[in-house]
Amino acid sequence: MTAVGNLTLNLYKSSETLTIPSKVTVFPQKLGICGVGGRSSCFAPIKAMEGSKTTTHVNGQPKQVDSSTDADILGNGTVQTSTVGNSSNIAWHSCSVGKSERQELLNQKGCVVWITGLSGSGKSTLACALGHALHARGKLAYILDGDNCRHGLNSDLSFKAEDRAENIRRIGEVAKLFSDAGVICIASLISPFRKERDACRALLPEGDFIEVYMDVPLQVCESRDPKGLYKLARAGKIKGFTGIDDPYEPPLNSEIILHQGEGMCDSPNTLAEVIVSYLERKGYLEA
Ligand SMILES: Nc1ncnc2c1ncn2[C@@H]1O[C@H](COP(=O)(O)OS(=O)(=O)O)[C@@H](OP(=O)(O)O)[C@H]1O
Ligand SMILES: Nc1ncnc2c1ncn2[C@@H]1O[C@H](COP(=O)(O)OP(=O)(O)O)[C@@H](O)[C@H]1O
Repeated sequence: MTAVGNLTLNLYKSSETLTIPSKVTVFPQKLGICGVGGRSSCFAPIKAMEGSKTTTHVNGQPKQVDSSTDADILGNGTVQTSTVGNSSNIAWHSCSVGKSERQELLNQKGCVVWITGLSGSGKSTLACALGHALHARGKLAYILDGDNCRHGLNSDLSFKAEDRAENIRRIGEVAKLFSDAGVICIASLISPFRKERDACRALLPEGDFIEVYMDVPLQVCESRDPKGLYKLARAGKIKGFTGIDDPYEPPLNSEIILHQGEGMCDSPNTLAEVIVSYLERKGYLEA
């Protein structure tokens, strides 16, 4: 908010007011004031301005700073803004309730289970089985399915390479938000490109991106063909179909590889339990 003339802020849950001189850019959260006019539900204590250690963000990454010397806050009380991609003059707003508080509430740790593989390899079926298994254990999970996201968030994207890359990037960013919310996010999409998958991994803290590779031969996927898309692709009626005339780059270092072949298919529930065991072993099913 940019103040023109004197600006009076009502302190949340307080009758006190704070008057700010004109022509400064003010971010109430930086002053420990959220909910100007009492409308916001977030409240960061005012002591953040009294020289205590607090957490701020630089390009989205948490950083511990001494509030009194926070480099983001300029001498005249204005806040340093930055440019990220094409977004200029932006600043990160922090809140006193953070990821660890949410994780405590949920008694779990946020992470992303990223299921990649050919169409028909069983990604969506596994995602549902895993979601069900976690739900049964009282754990909060949410599925981001490629097909489903293309019904809304990504409905502007086609299947050409640059649009697939953007599809992966967006789902990676949304998955990061779910993980920050403390949720176990299950992303199931073909995600054929190694570079884009690795970029999504890089968005998260070490260990929080769990790549699951559905290692199912093309012949098996094609024999399943539940939507008849392989048939259409073979007939030349769908161009650029993954595995037929479009590439799929198998992962090189997946946390979990699920091999299936002709006559050797574990049930979706058995596969889901492999992932649940991994999450349990790595401590994600407790805060
Ligand atoms: N050309 C082409 N190639 C591959 N898949 C196609 C294509 N056209 C439509 N479909 C259907 O779209 C689903 C894949 O969407 P994704 O978002 O997972 O794909 S990607 O990650 O962007 O490559 C995929 O769903 P799944 O079978 O669940 O993988 C298909 O139903
Ligand atoms: N573990 C499995 N064993 C045998 N068939 C499976 C298994 N998982 C999924 N399927 C079947 O394979 C087909 C494709 O599954 P789906 O989950 O839609 O794959 P994807 O999301 O990768 O396209 C469906 O007909 C589904 O019933």
